[in-house]
Amino acid sequence: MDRKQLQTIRRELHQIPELGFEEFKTQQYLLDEIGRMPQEHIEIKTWRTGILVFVKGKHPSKTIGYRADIDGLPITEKTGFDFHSRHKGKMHACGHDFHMTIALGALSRLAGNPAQDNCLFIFQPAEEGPGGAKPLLESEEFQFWRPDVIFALHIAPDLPVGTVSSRKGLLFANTSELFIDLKGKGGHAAYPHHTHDMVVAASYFVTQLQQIVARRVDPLDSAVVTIGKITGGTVQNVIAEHARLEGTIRTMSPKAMEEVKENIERLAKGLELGHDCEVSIDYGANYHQVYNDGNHVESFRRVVAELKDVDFQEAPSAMTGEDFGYMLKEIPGFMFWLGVESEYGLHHARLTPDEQALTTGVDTVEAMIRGW
Ligand SMILES: CC(=O)N[C@@H](CCC[C@H](N)C(=O)O)C(=O)O
Repeated sequence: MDRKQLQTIRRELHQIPELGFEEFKTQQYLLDEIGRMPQEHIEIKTWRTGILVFVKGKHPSKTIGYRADIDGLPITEKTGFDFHSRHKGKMHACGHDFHMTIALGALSRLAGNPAQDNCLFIFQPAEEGPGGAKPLLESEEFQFWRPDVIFALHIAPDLPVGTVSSRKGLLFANTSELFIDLKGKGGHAAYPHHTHDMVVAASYFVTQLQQIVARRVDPLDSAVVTIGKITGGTVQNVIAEHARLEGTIRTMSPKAMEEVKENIERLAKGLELGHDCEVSIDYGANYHQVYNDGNHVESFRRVVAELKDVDFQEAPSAMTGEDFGYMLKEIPGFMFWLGVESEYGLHHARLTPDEQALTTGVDTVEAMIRGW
């Protein structure tokens, strides 16, 4: 696939973002593209809305897994592109259109000319939620070609095109979604003393949550508690009997995750007493940290050093989450950032990654599979 073909695929995928486990059009699009590649060395299986493609190596001593996530986000696009999302309220705002295109580009090269080792291309659904990596790992289909080593990339808007970046050890945080429902007694806006106002309770709770990071987490460790959405109430002159907070917790260690959750629960008990309400907490999807194997990151550095237009940069750990962490927990390997230089960051409605990075991605993934 040349630069132009990669660009076309990326733009077509960009127009059809779908949420986790609803990637039906995306799956069909990918299957059509894979169907146009040389078929002699490949075998294909589907798993829910995902796809596994096995490429038989010339003289295999191992199977190398490469994973690309395929879902979009519930964000309304504001890029102004003529190839903008055709799915209202949904957008590839985390670069999964890039991830899929790069995987297709590398797969097409390997399908035509296999590496020494076997490789398994994993098109994985539901990374943004509720999490596809864990159930895929446990699936019968995955056991069939279970890789010995595995890797993946994520686009990095803050790095220039031509740069890849990674580190030994912790790359991405432990994450947990956070959904908090508050139920109290609503009533007339003019008679607050007859009610237990859940808008007031929710507002108070949001500020209390911030103190967990400031005062309960070891300053030498790190955590984030973000509330991204608040809903509650019905109309301006009625005191709300229900409010809901939706957010995410990020920590650098599984231990800190447990501590943050214990503190949220303790504060929730205080809120129940103080505001005469019921608080229920649901942690939704939890992702294990992305922990890179030091030896495999070394191999990656060695492979990248041989590539003419690609530079390696040491990465700091980040509070981003990735369910690829579950794959790395069971199979040694690593994840890396791919520079795509965008003024707006991940999860932004104006994310505009530079398409020149598609070729860098394909070259890097192919070289790693051939050189591992
Ligand atoms: C790379 C990236 O942006 N990943 C997402 C993963 C979301 C996990 C889950 N839905 C949560 O919000 O905790 C991220 O937000 O870091």
